[in-house]
Amino acid sequence: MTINGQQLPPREGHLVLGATVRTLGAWPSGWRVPGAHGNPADDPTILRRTALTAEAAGLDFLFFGDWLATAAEFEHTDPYLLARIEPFAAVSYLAAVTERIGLVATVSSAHAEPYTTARSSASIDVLSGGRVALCVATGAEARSASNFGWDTVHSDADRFAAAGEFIDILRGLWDSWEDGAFIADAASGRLIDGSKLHPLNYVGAYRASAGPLNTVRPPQGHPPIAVVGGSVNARRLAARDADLLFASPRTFDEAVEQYVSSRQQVAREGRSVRDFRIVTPILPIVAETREAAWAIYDELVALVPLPDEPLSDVRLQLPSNRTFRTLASVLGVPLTSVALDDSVPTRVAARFSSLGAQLVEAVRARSGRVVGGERPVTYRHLLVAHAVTAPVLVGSAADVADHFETWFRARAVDGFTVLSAVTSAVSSETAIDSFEAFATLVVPELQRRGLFRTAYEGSTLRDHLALPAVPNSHLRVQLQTL
Ligand SMILES: Cc1cc2nc3c(=O)[nH]c(=O)nc-3n(C[C@H](O)[C@H](O)[C@H](O)COP(=O)(O)O)c2cc1C
Repeated sequence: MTINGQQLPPREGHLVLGATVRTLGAWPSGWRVPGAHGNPADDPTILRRTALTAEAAGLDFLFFGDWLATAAEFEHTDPYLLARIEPFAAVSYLAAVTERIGLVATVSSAHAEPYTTARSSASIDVLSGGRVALCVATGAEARSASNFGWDTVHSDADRFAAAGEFIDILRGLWDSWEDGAFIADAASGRLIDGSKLHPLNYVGAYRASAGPLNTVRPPQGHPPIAVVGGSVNARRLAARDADLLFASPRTFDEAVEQYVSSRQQVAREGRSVRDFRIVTPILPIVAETREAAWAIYDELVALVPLPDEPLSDVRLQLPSNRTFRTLASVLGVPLTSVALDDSVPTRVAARFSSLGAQLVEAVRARSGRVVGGERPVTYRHLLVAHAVTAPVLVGSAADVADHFETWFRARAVDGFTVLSAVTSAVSSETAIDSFEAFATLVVPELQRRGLFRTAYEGSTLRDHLALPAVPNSHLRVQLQTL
């Protein structure tokens, strides 16, 4: 395997693979595919089925993102945000349904209380046998803020500083109970060794908690913590405090740059880079053959509602980035006398802006269509490529595995969280289910290449991610003073 003519060295370990769960599908109109899931009231069955599929494939974790608000306008952009099961409820439910897979719940460090979060995550870690993780989102959205009585969104600096304190408190509270604190000595009547229960007495600028926590130490010691985002602040917080960074670089080069600089930052914090993973989202559309995958992509493109003629009024209150006017300005050419399904003529494409040329390339990569070719590029394809910004990857199992292998071996990422375009309904065959296709086609190909496990070796999420155990800080203090 080569990149820019250079042979990629093999890499130790295996890919981190998670599934980002969006029950209504991660493609904005995935729910319109015949037989697709379209009613969140049926989510319990869908969650259960997806979790069992992911576990049978040996995935590291299921990832539940969160957004603390809703609005009708998400209908055409992010339908999965409209109404969804809350992440801690989802992972508690799935802890009882599954046995090995990790369960990652997103929490807002702006709006959640660290004591409650430490307690519920420790409880789910106990209930699941060490399989929970937290994804800390710093929350920067006016609508979410107003749901918590805030009249303003706090500054970036404040939110990230508060997130650091939030994580400090989680880690401190999780260490409240030393192992062996519950002695249950019936003869003496001593249930606990009180010297092994520690208060926290944390007072920060934003957050405070006295502790101790009224939950035993989680089986993982500290459940893994992920931080989301690609900004300097997010990377700094991740390097200081997190086990995982969930970031979404736009290009391969950006991913490599981010991988190198984030790991340097981890080392500057005095931590081992071996204890840190960088994972990025991907939306694979995979089928038995590349051509069949292109056909699925074409179907998904056709289902994205768009204004059906140039300059027409926006009937469905579609997002502003879906109009012909927007497309014309992105492409840098006037589009007054063309229809959505017209092919783009070669002479017009030659005048496209660099952004327009990037869209043409995105359409080629996703659908095999080329300007002036037998399967031509249409304005509809360009507009959808512009409007739907998900990191889409279309192809056969080998194509998708090539992408994963290249990014992994080139040290652009440690792994991926897989978004699924279409979820099949409770009552329908799973043949149209994007995650099912990924699990049955791509996972075996990754296993064949030695890039992914064929069976779980450990039982906790830390085991799956090859993250070391975290000794109790009180024990560390005692050892240092010996
Ligand atoms: C992979 C990924 C997943 C994310 N998931 C969530 C989420 O579930 N909830 C949320 O509020 N924000 C989520 N975000 C958004 C981040 O919290 C952040 O607001 C956004 O990335 C912009 O910040 P940045 O400039 O640091 O990247 C996610 C971001 C990324 C890259």
